[in-house]
Amino acid sequence: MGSQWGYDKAYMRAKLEGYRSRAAYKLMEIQKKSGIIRDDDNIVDLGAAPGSWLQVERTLTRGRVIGIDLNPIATLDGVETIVGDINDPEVLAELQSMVDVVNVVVCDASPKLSGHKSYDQARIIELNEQALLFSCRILKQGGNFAVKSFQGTDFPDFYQDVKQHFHSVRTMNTKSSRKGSTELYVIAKNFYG
Ligand SMILES: C[S@@+](CC[C@H](N)C(=O)[O-])C[C@H]1O[C@@H](n2cnc3c(N)ncnc32)[C@H](O)[C@@H]1O
Repeated sequence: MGSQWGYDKAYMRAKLEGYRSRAAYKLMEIQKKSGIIRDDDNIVDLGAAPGSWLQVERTLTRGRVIGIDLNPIATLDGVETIVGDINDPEVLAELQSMVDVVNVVVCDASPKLSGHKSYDQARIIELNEQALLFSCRILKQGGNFAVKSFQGTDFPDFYQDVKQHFHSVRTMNTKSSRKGSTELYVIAKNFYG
């Protein structure tokens, strides 16, 4: 988490500015550096609770903003939500019944961590692969995908998998990530379809 002070500062800033979590600043940074969201895009956010990314997304586009999470997301103006697992075919079907065109998928989902490093790393990459599969099923050709991941033994294989589906793929660290964390974001643009 870096210095306790650094964590508290971001936490306090989020509280003061009305964001549901400090994660909001990560998406702002991703958007500033990579411009994955255009102002008329429809966005699907995987692992969206409590909803700070949804708050940021709502300011970035006039399009639809739809969040999916295992946990309910408290109401946000202009945001639609689905409670469920991204691996559940019914969740995919519900989403497809709600929206025809999806331009951007973002995923900040994290599994519950056990504290066993290699097990947790494998679970995270598994969730990343599930998010990639979900995205490939709903994204419009030319669409963009951003997903949180972690450096580790399985990461290079996941990165190669993303490259098979998008013209341009790179990784990005955010300043808002906790110091010493292996967290990174994979930014994938221009879905082959
Ligand atoms: C770090 S939080 C996301 C924070 C969010 N980006 C925000 O700004 O408020 C990670 C979320 O991933 C969700 N999650 C983990 N596995 C999931 C799955 N298989 N399907 C849906 N959501 C999942 C968790 O329930 C949790 O709410």
